[in-house]
Amino acid sequence: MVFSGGGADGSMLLFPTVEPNFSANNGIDDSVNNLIPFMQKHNTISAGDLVQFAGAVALTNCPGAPQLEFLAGRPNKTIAAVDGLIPEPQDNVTSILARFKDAGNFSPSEVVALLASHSVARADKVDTTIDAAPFDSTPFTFDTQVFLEVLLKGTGFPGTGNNVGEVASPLPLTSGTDTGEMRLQSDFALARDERTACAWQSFVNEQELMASAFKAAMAKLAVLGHDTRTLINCTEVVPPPTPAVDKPASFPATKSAADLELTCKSKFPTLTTDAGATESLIPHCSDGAMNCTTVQFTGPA
Ligand code: HEM
Repeated sequence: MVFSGGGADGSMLLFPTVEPNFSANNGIDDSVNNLIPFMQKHNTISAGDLVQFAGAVALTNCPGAPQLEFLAGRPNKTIAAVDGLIPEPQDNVTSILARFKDAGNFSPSEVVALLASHSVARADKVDTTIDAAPFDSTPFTFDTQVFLEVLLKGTGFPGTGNNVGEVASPLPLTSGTDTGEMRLQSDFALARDERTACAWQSFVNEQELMASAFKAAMAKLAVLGHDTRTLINCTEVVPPPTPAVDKPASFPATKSAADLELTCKSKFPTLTTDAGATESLIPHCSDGAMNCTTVQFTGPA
């Protein structure tokens, strides 16, 4: 078989004018451009190691995140990945699960665990009329709100409707740079599909379970395509993460158990509703402000 790239090889940094242009990757241009200067400055570190190290370190800024395992030693010898390998938000559950199975023998529950990442994620490219649309109401905190909020009935869109891969979210209120919550069609479907709904629901208000399942699944994802016997465990260089915010999962103001769309029959936790007679805005900045400086290098991607 002809080697066609793929795996955790950092090839998006080595081919920054190729891979970020694949439609499934169009949100990674800012990360690619920000990492390239580090790669050039520390040119004994491979692209694959840099991507994993940067992700593990970045995540430690998010309260509640686990300390990810970091193994070093991925070689730089690779080619650009072919297009079509990365799932897109408009893909159905069957094809998403099949792709993860094929790529790394991930189980449906492990795919759900990986989506804890969407607790600290925002979209720029699904709806290009809005900037940094968060997937839950606490995008700077690695908490279980994303698993709760994706289960709530959708009511509207933070920007325009009819975007490919987006469905209505329960918290679409947008004001200025405070962009309302965006819901990916793939998250919506995985939260309700019989193959994944119970795993999805099991993380609601289960911070430690979610963090440990994410950590375990990330350890698999980070070494795809490598023989771990050739890698060196350097986890000790990953700083200890910011501790979790001591707040149970809760329904955002105006929402309650009546808004849940549950397919899994397991008992759902009893949660309180945040105070407020109207839907709250989701702050654009981690300090709650609407304006904050961000570091963004220009680059080839
Ligand atoms: C079911 C498969 C998945 C789909 C369809 C999907 C889709 C997306 C989309 C469409 C965005 C927004 C990109 C943009 O518009 O800027 C996004 C953001 C993000 N996703 Fe996923 N994703 C999936 C799985 C994952 C996994 C497995 C991880 C990591 C373990 C992950 C981590 C992230 C992060 C960190 C962001 C935010 C990026 C940023 O803020 O620039 N996603 N995802």
